[in-house]
This record gives sequence, C-alpha cells and structure tokens, in this order.
Amino acid sequence: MPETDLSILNELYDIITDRKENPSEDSYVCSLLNHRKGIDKILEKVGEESIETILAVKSENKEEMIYESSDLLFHLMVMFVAKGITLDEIATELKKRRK
Ligand SMILES: N=c1c2ncn([C@@H]3O[C@H](COP(=O)(O)OP(=O)(O)OP(=O)(O)O)[C@@H](O)[C@H]3O)c2ncn1[C@@H]1O[C@H](COP(=O)(O)O)[C@@H](O)[C@H]1O
Repeated sequence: MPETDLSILNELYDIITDRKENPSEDSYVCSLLNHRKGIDKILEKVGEESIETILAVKSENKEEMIYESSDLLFHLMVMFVAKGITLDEIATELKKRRK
C-alpha cells in the first residue's frame, strides 16, 4: 500500500493547540475550547458529527462519507487538545493493538 502523507493531522493538531494557547475572537476552535458549556460543547459536536458520519455511510455517498468523517476527526482532535491527549498517545495505543 502506498505511504500517504498524513502530516496534515499533526499540522492541524498544532494549529488547534495554538488556538488554545493564543485565544482569538474569530476562531471556531476557540469558540469550542472556551464555550460556556465547557467540554460539553465539544462532546456535543463529536456526537453530532458521529451521527452525520453514520448517516453519510448509510447514504452510500462516498464524498459525503469523507466530508462528514473529516468533520468528526477534526472535532475529535479538538477534544484531544482540550483534554491534553496527544496524537502520539493515540498512535502508541493503536500500535499496542497491532497483531
Ligand atoms: N478543519 C477545520 C474544520 N473542519 C470543520 N470545521 C468547522 O466545524 C463546523 C462543523 O459544524 P457543522 O457541520 O455542525 O456546521 P455549523 O452549522 O457551522 O455548526 P454549528 O457550530 O453552527 O452548530 C463548521 O463550522 C466548520 O467550519 C472546521 N473549522 C476549522 N478547521 C481548521 O481549524 C483551524 C483553526 O480554525 P479557526 O479556529 O476557525 O481559526 C483552521 O486552520 C482549519 O484548518
């Protein structure tokens, strides 16, 4: 299988971390990280995007599947940053499971 460049995931993680450290008014990520509902707002988005991903898969429309999965992955990454979970920690956990 060809190696895919997944560096965008690290780049996006770094941008989200930067938004946490340097809040700005017009940032969507900041609006989630600093929401009055706290972590619940991010969890709401993860839940919504999960459902949208499921519906996209059921629709059999691959473009929709990719679009909604990207939304889900993005919001999961915001959740990771909010809770101090690094992508390395996720990768390590996945590697432990490798057979
Ligand atoms: N990758 C993303 C990304 N993917 C999805 N989204 C946002 O996630 C939201 C998805 O929610 P919905 O589908 O429910 O759409 P909505 O109707 O706008 O949602 P509501 O919040 O109004 O409920 C949309 O507002 C999208 O714009 C993203 N927003 C930002 N990024 C990246 O995050 C970085 C930081 O963004 P800012 O914090 O806005 O600077 C940017 O460089 C982007 O690369």
